[in-house]
Amino acid sequence: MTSTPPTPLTTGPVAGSPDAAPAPGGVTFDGVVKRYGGQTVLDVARLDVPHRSFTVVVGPSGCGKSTGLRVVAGLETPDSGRVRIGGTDVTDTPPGRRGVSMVFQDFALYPHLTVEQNIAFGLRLEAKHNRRAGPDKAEIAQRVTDACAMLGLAELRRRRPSQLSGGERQRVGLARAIVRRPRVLLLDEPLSALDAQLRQHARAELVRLHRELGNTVILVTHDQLEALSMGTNLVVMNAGRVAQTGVPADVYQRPADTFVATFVGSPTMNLHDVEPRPHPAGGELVGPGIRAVVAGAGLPRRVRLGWRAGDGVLETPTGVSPASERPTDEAPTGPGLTLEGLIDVVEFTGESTVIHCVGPAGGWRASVGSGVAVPAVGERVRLRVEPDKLHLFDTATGLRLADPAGPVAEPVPSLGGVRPDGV
Ligand SMILES: Nc1ncnc2c1ncn2[C@@H]1O[C@H](COP(=O)(O)OP(=O)(O)OP(=O)(O)O)[C@@H](O)[C@H]1O
Repeated sequence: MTSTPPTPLTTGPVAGSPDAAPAPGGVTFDGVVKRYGGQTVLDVARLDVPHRSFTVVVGPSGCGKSTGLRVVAGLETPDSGRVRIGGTDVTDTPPGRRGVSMVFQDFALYPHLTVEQNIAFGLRLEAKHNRRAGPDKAEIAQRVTDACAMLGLAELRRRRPSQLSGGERQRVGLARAIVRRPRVLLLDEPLSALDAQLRQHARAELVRLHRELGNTVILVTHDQLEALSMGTNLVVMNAGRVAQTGVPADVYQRPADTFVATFVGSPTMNLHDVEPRPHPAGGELVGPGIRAVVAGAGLPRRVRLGWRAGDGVLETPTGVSPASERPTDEAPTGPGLTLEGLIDVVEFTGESTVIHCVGPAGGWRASVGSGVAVPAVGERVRLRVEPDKLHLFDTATGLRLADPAGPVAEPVPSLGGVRPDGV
């Protein structure tokens, strides 16, 4: 997040009875362009955030994630294009009338107010400005009590922010946003200030909260685990554009291009430049120290072959010492990928061990699950990846080609109405 307003934002209107279902809160970007001083920072031809989805937005620093949220909140006006919420064009609607709440990275709490005063602040403001339709005193008190109960803040109501832990402050920030019953809740890296343990707890809390509120949540994060585990919908951004949208597992398993393939998932996907050759099974992909047999035919002249660290199966140690390296050309050539390398680094991560290997195919990483003997640094290993775990991309365009286990190589359309050029 690069810009935070001096005061917290909790925008209304959040009318309706306490039990009312949230109004439709699907968000659509239609040709939205935002420029700062001649530089285009957001350029989204089309993006649909489904109503009631938990949509997670990821992308490199500066790619326009926060700007996108601020455009939805009405804190920024696009230079062109339209933004719709629940099918209604809100591009020219002031922030306070969009039914949107936003929680910032630092929660932006008022230090001189107690927890309950912080939570009630937006509602009191609304009541003051809208004496007829705004909430009355009793309703404000009830909503604050409900929000405190929902987020486990009942015991902390009279404390000031300085008397709270990071996790408690985060819950107050959330309570202040949800007390308005927004149809769209925008969260700009709200967990980044928390330590690992609190963060894990907060992730689960947010998912539960979303289930209870039944509204649309859009969360910006840098965290790979949050990107893949929390949302029902994932949006990957790159340089102001949407690179891919879809169910997180689909984006992970079928990245639309090499950018998404290497950005989503940790460790990042291994990629090798290979040349296709004819083969009775379909095609053979050959590069220095690498050979793969795949079913696809009609491949472009140059292909990037990808595989995930967790999809490789170690077949070794090969028993061949580094000094008498057997050329990979002599390795078995069944369907799938065969790769050899020398172990350079062994990284124990708790759940698994990641081995960093070097070889003629360049550097690559593989995860070795618990229960499997981990080879030592300096050992030579051979690895197999099954054809259905391989990813093929056109080197020239970066776009995904048909799945290697499938019959024909054809470009795969991007998901979620996103154009193949990444818009
Ligand atoms: N008010 C502003 N004036 C000028 N440039 C801005 C302004 N706000 C953001 N930018 C620029 O717009 C680009 C996108 O910023 P944005 O905050 O949306 O990125 P982000 O993806 O959220 O980044 P991060 O992950 O680092 O928070 C950046 O290059 C940033 O410097």
